[in-house]
Amino acid sequence: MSEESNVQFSEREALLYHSEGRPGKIEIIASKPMATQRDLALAYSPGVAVPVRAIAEDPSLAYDYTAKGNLVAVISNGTAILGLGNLGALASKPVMEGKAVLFKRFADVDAIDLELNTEDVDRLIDAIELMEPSFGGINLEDIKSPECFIIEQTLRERMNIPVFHDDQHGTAIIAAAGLINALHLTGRSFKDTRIVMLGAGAAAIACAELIKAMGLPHDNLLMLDLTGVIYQGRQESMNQWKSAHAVDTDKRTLADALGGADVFIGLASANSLSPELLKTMAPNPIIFAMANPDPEISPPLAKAARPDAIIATGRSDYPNQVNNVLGFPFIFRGALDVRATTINDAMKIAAARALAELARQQVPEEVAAAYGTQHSFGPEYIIPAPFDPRLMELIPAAVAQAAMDSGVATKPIIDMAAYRQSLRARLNPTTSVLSLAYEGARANPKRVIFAEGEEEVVLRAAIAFKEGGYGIPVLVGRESVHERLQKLGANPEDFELHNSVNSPLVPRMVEFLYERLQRRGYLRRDIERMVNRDRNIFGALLLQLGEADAMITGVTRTYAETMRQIKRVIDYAEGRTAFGIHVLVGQSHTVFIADTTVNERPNTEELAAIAEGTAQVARRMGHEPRVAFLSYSNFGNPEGRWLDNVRGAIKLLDERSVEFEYEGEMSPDVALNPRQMAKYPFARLSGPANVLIMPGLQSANISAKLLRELGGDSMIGPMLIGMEKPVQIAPMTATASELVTLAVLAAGGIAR
Ligand SMILES: NC(=O)C1=CN([C@@H]2O[C@H](COP(=O)(O)OP(=O)(O)OC[C@H]3O[C@@H](n4cnc5c(N)ncnc54)[C@H](OP(=O)(O)O)[C@@H]3O)[C@@H](O)[C@H]2O)C=CC1
Ligand SMILES: CC(=O)C(=O)O
Ligand SMILES: [Mg+2]
Repeated sequence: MSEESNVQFSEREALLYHSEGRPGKIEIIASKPMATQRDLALAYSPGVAVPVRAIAEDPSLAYDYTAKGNLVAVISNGTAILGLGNLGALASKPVMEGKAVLFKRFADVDAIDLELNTEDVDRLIDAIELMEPSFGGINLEDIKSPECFIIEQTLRERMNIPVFHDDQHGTAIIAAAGLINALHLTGRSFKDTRIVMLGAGAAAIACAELIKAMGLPHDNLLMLDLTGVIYQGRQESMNQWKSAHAVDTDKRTLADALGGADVFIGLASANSLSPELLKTMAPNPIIFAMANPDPEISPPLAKAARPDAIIATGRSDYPNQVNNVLGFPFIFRGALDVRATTINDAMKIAAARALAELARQQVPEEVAAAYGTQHSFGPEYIIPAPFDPRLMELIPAAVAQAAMDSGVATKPIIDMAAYRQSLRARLNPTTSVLSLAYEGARANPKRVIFAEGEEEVVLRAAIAFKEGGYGIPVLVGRESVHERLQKLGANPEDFELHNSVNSPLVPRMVEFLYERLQRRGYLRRDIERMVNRDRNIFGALLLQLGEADAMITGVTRTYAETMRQIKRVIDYAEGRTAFGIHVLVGQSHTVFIADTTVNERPNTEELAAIAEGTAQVARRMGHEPRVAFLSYSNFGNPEGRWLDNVRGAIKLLDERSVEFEYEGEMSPDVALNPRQMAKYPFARLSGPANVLIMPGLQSANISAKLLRELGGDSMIGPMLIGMEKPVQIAPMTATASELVTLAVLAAGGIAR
């Protein structure tokens, strides 16, 4: 929300995000079938008695028969919520729900938030200790110092599952990783670096300890709190944890401390560092302003004062996000997978080193492509971004290995290579690619036409698109759009509006379209009417005239009607068949279904082209395509009249020697269920299909819409592929966020 950040959103939008649909950010989903009487008898009484007795006899079986082994409690009493201070347990719930969903999103760890309404250390400790049977681990969050030190230490001693105060150790691990790389880039070593740490709370004390454990001499770190420098002999506002970092010095203020210092680490509060002070730091200073949500100093101010600095913050909207989100999901993943009894220093240091190492590696092509710019190790990239898919494979593996080596793993991993493979499979690459596509859009914002500017859902999408920094919305609509934008809390002046009634572009548009359609029997008068009245034609003409990079429409007219209008202005790309893809996205799988929107009964050539085009999109979205041509029949059984096209398409792909797996014709159960597929051992797919080519529009469109309405997974699309210009037709039921996703995919060139 800060002015200089490249992600803008209003307070209203933040509240809407949290309240829309089901309030809050989490829900619980059953992982077993619950449909029949028999299911219920197994899930609950009487069937449930069997695992109860088994666990009573052997407690370790709780990991086999309950969710314990993958379940973490995110616990707070709200006494230090981010950098916002002590706002109480209830107010901390949005942050704790947020941490819970990050656990799931980044590392497939199930997590539940628990806000406990007490500042009494003993009551808090007792309450948490009693929860040991329920969870595989405890993540303490936003509990203020010095109480947090006693709470964590006592719980670590009393509990036999990992207890980890994220603000202490999560933060320390990430800061250490960033610092390793920043020191390396500026030719320093821990031994000869002078660090000033603003803040002497949970995060700061833990960071100081870890950095010293990595080689920083005690006297090289000056720590400050609200009272000033923590020096030996200071009496005011001290405690044993601060005392441990007291230094023999006559420096008393931040200004005294910063003179000639190499590194500033802020773990204090917003705007607590003025740019003037930075000017006295050593050449090539390192500035980690880590307070959330607003840093000790904003990066643009810091950069203006010290252009030679390496700058990091806790936020995702500037380069170098040094935030514990890079740690806790992956650290717990590794700890849970070896059933570690604790998270010890060896595991923390292993995580820090693995993170630092990852930032130095070449960024993989799909990550770089989605970023829009080449990210390579340097002052603007000292630490990987949280959605880098490699984190999930590398950090848990490093943590698990360190747990095994240091003797705290109760279930060691035998085959590390297989473990790493299983980590990869836990996350759906689509989710990473989408996150990266959003990042890419922010790095390289494009102009996108929203043709139906009078619709509220479209305006909300356009506002989100703009405020998210994903690009510049170009709105098509009448005067009333101004008023509607205002009603939604946006400033109309910030938006570009094209109204066909007064657009100076109309004569050029008419010229273009008349030239195109005159030999299809249209009179100039017909064309003028179309341009003036029809927003899809007008929008498509804006695209043709180069006024924008992509176009989104679809919520006011049926798909077929919208397509008919667009085709008057925009052709299929040369030599291509246009078609539609619906993408079904689950936690760990993605399925691409085509052609769901354009060709009623695709012929041999069209089917082959649809398969090739869909395979390309699947690759762009991070998946190695395995294409199945679907039918009611398996390899000719039963015989039927409609199978020839499919057979012909497969033959064409054979002739073209395409570089992806394809097979057919086959029924969906054979394509998707490995046991069914095993009955056809000659089939050439190396695993369940992830690209389903349908024999005709009827079956394709019906299947996609059935899945959207009845299936539990989310659906992207339809994406329109193969047009001469990037134009997307959303379903009439699209939500604002679905429209934004389509806009991002269109502008970023994934949907083409
Ligand atoms: N980027 C990241 O990943 C993380 C960032 N943080 C951020 O670190 C900050 C502290 O969090 P946490 O350690 O949990 O909180 P605590 O309440 O435990 O500690 C806060 C510390 O900051 C000091 N402090 C506050 N304001 C100032 C100031 N203006 N000048 C000097 N010292 C100040 C306090 O001083 P005193 O002792 O005198 O009261 C106290 O020592 C928050 O802003 C939080 O968002 C925390 C965790 C992770
Ligand atoms: C990131 C975090 O945990 C905090 O700011 O408190
Ligand atoms: Mg925190």
